[in-house]
Amino acid sequence: MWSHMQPHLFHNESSLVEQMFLNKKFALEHGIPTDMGYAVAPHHSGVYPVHVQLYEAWKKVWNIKITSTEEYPHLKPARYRRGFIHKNIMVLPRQTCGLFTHTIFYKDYPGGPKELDKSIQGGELFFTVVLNPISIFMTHLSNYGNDRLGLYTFVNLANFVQTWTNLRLQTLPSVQLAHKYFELFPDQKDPLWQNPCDDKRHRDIWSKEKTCDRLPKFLVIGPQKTGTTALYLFLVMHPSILSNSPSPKTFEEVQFFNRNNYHRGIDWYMDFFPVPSNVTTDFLFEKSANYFYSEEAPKRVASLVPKAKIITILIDPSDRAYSWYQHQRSHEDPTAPKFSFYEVISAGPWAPSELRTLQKRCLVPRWYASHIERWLVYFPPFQLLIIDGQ
Ligand SMILES: Nc1ncnc2c1ncn2[C@@H]1O[C@H](COP(=O)(O)OS(=O)(=O)O)[C@@H](OP(=O)(O)O)[C@H]1O
Repeated sequence: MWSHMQPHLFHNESSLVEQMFLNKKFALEHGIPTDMGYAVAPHHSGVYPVHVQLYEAWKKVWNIKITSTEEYPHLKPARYRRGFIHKNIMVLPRQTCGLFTHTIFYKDYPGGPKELDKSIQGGELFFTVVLNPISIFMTHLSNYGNDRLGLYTFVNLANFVQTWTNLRLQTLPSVQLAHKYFELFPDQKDPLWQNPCDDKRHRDIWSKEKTCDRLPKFLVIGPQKTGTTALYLFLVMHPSILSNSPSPKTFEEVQFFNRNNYHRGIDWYMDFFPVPSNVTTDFLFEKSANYFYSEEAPKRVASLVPKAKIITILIDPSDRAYSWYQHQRSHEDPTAPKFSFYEVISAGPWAPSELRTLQKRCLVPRWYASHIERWLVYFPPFQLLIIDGQ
């Protein structure tokens, strides 16, 4: 976007697209390159916290593949920043170079020019480069245009690094850089969503038309076949307890934290919940019975709703396994009717793969202790309620 127009102020995707088309038209008319595949948003607006409208508009108008931000996650020191991929746009972590538009003249640098030199010569900027295998910086145009602080800073930084370390500095164009980045850090591809209202900087660039109130205060995590539907039905009888609207795809459950739905982002998730009429006294909740044994769910839940209470129901694991087997038979699982319950639970490593898969799905959730331990890595015990469903 040009003119510091902030994407999160556009709720309507088509008006954002319209505006971007005008920008592009201007660029084309003035011979400004439009095929770089890289863009930054003013004040990080829309990049993180993710404003999905920006991602869609960027793809439609500019064919953007790469962007960067200092906001994900909003952590200091800067070297803990991470990248992520959303809607096929690669978001790279950007470092802080200490140059801002108001530092137009060298002599006017906040705290005096010595501060800038200190940062370059063994200070924060130097350490950023030394401690990050890949560093991405952005200076503001007016710095280059008026006082050349950007040029001064980076020429001196490169000289200092080369004089005092044996690091080999390399640069790459943005698209190649992004591919290199996620090749080096594949575990960063998956984002971890946070509540945009928990951080002032994030709240400032979160659309006023969106709210953070449509997030659950507690979750019923399963496991399957322990009476979670009964608990759900009892809970929704309470006038202050509200659940999500049903998902047409996954037997009414949203199944956000355990599966690929997570990559649809938090707007998608929050759309399942009503806006509570009283944020303090109303309790939104969600029941997805597969969260219990999901590898990813505890970390993801803790990141988005760290204060949520987690409810699990446990029954005798063998009763649960048998109930699950019957459930699969009655829900048209193509494999379950072919094998008896005994065959499912006693299948050995040589058994057909479809039977082994069924066995795994039947038996893995019963490792109650291991799954609960995983939740306890991310939640203190007082946030976890274990109900005896027997
Ligand atoms: N009130 C109450 N208390 C305890 N148990 C109950 C209750 N109501 C239902 N059930 C039994 O719970 C089993 C279904 O569990 P879920 O609802 O968790 O299944 S699911 O995962 O949502 O499909 C299912 O067990 P089985 O009948 O053995 O299959 C239900 O009979």
